[in-house]
Amino acid sequence: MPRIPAEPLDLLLLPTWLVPVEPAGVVLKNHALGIRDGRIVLIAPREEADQYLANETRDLSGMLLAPGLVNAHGHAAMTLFRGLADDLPLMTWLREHVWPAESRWVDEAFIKAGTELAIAEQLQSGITCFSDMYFFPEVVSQLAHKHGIRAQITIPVLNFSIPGARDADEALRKGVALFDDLKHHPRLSIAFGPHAPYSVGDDKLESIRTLVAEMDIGIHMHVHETANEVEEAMREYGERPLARLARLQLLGPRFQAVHMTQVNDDDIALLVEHNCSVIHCPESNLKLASGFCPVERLWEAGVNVAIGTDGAASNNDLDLLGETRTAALVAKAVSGSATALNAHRALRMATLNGARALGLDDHTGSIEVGKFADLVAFDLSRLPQQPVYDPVSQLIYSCSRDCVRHVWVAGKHLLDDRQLTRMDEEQLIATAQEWGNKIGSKH
Ligand SMILES: CSC[C@H]1O[C@@H](n2cnc3c(O)ncnc32)[C@H](O)[C@@H]1O
Ligand SMILES: [Zn+2]
Repeated sequence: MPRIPAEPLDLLLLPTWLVPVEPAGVVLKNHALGIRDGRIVLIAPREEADQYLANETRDLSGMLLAPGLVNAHGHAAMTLFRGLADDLPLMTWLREHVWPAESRWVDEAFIKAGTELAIAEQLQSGITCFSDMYFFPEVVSQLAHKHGIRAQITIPVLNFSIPGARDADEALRKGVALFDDLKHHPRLSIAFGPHAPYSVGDDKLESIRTLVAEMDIGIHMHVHETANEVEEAMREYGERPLARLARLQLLGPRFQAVHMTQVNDDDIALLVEHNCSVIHCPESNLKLASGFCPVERLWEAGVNVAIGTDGAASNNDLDLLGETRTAALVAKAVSGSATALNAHRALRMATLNGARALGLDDHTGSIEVGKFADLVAFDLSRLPQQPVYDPVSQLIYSCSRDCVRHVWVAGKHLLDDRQLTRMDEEQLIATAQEWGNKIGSKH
């Protein structure tokens, strides 16, 4: 029996279906959810809701209320490179197109315009928390703070100079200062973002290991993205990249291995031994023909697998619901089993597993009393979603991000009936078009 709050609720939500994700597989019909001070304080059958005073009540009839989606890997400002270089394999795309474009265009103004576009697109897609691996993390953190979304912001580290840092040492120094500034922030967290095993040397990885031991934060890294990466590492180091990271003592429960399309039994044993998370980006892997992450084998081994869109230049959208559907479909094809990654597990991957990968599962990722009210309401009342037998199946297999009607982050209503409440959509479009014209005319 829920405790009746003494003070009025800030907000009472009345959805047709409430899918908490934890406990797994549960769908609550005609329940009410109460929010106070940004947190979930009540989940109870609708008929009990009359007992609660609320400053505001929202009828969400025909809607499914779920935890906000967690986009566990992306490069937010790359929205401005969307469609710039398509239909290429990873290393051609990166070395011949993306890295030259980044050195030509990326500055603080680019990061501001691209990241705001990404935050808006992600809110419209039901994403309440994103992980960013890109340049000028101090600018990204100011924007995530301003616009009310939750984020893990990673400190970019590469062997060479990058926009915003002359070398890796400067990037790390700035990263430590940003961590100090944000360590008590309720929505923002910092992790290290060494780009990939092939682009970061042992000396820099050792510096990161030393810092992580003091700071207790995550490490977020592209790992085993392609077969070529593993083959080259075998030639250069005589070991697979994940084994090298284990030897350098980088692996642990806060290690987030992005991609992992090349996985053998030894890799799985390392991921299990160190309790690492894997972040699966199926659409980027399909588009760059990088390979397939064997999510079913990882799940059977007990590895936490989350989902990310990757950047808009290799996807080409920040649609985590679409990504989750792709993940569910590809898992069936790769494992040869139609029972692989069912709809409930797919939703868990896109929410609670993402929060766990980012070390945020005490705060977000499921609808539980005490967690932040990071929520999304999907509209299942329209024609393409009829009839509804299993609302979670409908969400994963027949909804698109057009079904997203409302988004709350820490109880703040950031998307109200499909409208951004704190961002000017027309201005965002105009700014993106200006950048597109400038970049396109020189490309
Ligand atoms: C450390 S800043 C991020 C760096 O990563 C590049 N990038 C974007 N997508 C991918 C990918 O799928 N694999 C490898 N690198 C990627 C991005 O352009 C930045 O340079
Ligand atoms: Zn990436």
